[in-house]
Amino acid sequence: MNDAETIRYHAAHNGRPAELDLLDQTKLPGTLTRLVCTTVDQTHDAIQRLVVRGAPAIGIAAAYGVTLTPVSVNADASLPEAQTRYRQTIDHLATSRPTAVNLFWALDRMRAIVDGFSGQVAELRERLVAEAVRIHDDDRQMCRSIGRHGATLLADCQRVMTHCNAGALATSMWGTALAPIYHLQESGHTLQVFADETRPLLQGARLTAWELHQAGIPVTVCTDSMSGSLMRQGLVDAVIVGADRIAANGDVANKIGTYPLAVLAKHHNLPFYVAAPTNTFDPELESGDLIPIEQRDGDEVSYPCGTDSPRQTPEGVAVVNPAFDVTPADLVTALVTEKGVIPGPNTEKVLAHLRA
Ligand SMILES: CSC[C@@H](O)[C@@H](O)C(=O)COP(=O)(O)O
Repeated sequence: MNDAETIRYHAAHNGRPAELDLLDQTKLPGTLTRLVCTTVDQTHDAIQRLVVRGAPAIGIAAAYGVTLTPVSVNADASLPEAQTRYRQTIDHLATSRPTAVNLFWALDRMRAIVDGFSGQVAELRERLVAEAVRIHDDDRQMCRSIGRHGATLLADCQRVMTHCNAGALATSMWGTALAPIYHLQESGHTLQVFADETRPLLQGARLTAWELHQAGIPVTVCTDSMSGSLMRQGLVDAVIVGADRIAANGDVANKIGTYPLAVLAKHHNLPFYVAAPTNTFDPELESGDLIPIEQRDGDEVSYPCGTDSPRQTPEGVAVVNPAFDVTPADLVTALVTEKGVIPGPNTEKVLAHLRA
């Protein structure tokens, strides 16, 4: 068994409760440790604290979290009561993080099973487990397909830059932005990667650097403020990032710091690619201005090494901590999904791609 697997699930068995077994990403890269959730509240907390993070992984974890709802599965258990409980869990997990639409997409799939079911409660629970497993399995396929399509865009590159972590740790397999890099490695073309450190929680420095290094892909960490200078020196051939939500017009919400990177890429005439599965799109939203942006605790900025370490901003000074920003579609060279590539995204192309 691979200790670094982002998400594992063990179904309830012989009176033993179901377990959602997560790699604790708050502890990386120092410690490889797992957190086992057996309750809905533990799952909610794990998502909120970024034990599990990255848009697809949040959706998968939430889907499994629904199956941890305490319901009686006796033969005479009441189905309407169980359905109410499952719906309460779904509503509760939907409050864990606001931006990644994959969370709501996965919970909607679980809700459809609950709403459309008639039969014994034990069977409903099995159907929910099966649906969560399907969401997890489909994500693996998605990673492979994004890898294949994205590789066509990076085939002539030697050095790429990425931001945050949109790799295996954020999904069930290769990730989204990192999938083309893994795909190319499999075919014998190893790219060099610059990983932006990604302030304030350092997903680039801690997670992307860790997983690429484990995979034998040469990776160099740079602080977010170094990206422009590296581009100016001609050390970067392309930028590729993931997404948390993509509006109908192709505007992209992703980790804070993505937007300035896209502006820098444009200034330096570099392609700026965004890789995400179609379940990261929110065609209901006309533009990125409508995407809800998570505001996190300012302590994440004030205490970069955790609240046990010295404060790095003066007491009494305000701190802002939006977790995501929006990159307008006109800065995106192409979107890559499991279905293919959308060059120069706009509303017409995005909606046609989602319908195809
Ligand atoms: C394939 S993951 C894509 C995005 O979710 C990723 O780039 C990102 O911004 C993650 O943010 P996080 O706050 O770590 O969940």
